[in-house]
Amino acid sequence: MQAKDHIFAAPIAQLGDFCFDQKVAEVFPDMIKRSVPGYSNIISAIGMMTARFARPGTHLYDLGCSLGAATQEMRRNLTQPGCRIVAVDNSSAMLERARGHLASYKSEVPVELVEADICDIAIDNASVVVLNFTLQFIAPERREALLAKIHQGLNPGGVLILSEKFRSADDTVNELLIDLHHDFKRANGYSELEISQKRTALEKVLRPDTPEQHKERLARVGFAHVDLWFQCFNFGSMVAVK
Ligand SMILES: Nc1ncnc2c1ncn2[C@@H]1O[C@H](C[S@+](CC[C@H]([NH3+])C(=O)[O-])CC(=O)[O-])[C@@H](O)[C@H]1O
Ligand SMILES: O=C(O)C(=O)Cc1ccccc1
Repeated sequence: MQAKDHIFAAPIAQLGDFCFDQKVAEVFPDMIKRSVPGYSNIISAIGMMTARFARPGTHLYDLGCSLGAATQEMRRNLTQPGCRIVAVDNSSAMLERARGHLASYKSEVPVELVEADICDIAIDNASVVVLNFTLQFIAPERREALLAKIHQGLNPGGVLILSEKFRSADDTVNELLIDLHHDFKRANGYSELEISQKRTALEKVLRPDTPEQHKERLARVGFAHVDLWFQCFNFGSMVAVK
């Protein structure tokens, strides 16, 4: 049984910034499925890209792994020998649960769970790096240095899969995509109060860039091949190959 997300269901007098605490970790699979259009398709595609891009004896990184959904899909699709998956998150509540989830599946692939800020860890000998809805929570001024570090740690031909909530450069389209996202949430049973309180809590902590900003920055740090491979409303995923 999966716990249902009611975090923003009742009025909250002092609405603070959204954070990945124990309450969020408990309901996270339900929250992300009902809040992020295309999430399960993106997770499947991360598995497919892992099968294509993983190389023997290399490292695969899941940065901002939450409960390890992408890690598990990478592990399931990894056939190359001598690889290790490094899954990183700075929320101890998330990481604790990720450990439990991953232990419930049988696998030969070693997974190292690291509690750290993804801006502080070393990345080396990488064939696959996943940032699945994590870069959006990093302070905007730290994003380019993080992507440069990822590019440096990837082997030639290695891939970065970058999924994000986007802002559209066109204000009218931006509003339309946000409205459609809210329709998606309503269709998944969220109330107007839940939608508006979460929106306020996310305002300062989730700062979306436009797809153009992402593409330009990925090119600037040195990625040779960059494009959007999926988009649904204001959520999407990019692929960048070194
Ligand atoms: N600086 C940081 N360092 C490490 N972790 C961080 C940092 N900032 C935020 N996080 C972590 O990034 C994750 C973002 S959720 C990722 C979903 C997952 N990838 C999935 O495929 O299910 C996306 C969402 O909730 O929209 C949370 O677990 C944070 O603790
Ligand atoms: O719910 C939203 O509006 C989002 O942007 C997605 C999300 C999903 C889970 C935690 C934080 C944000």
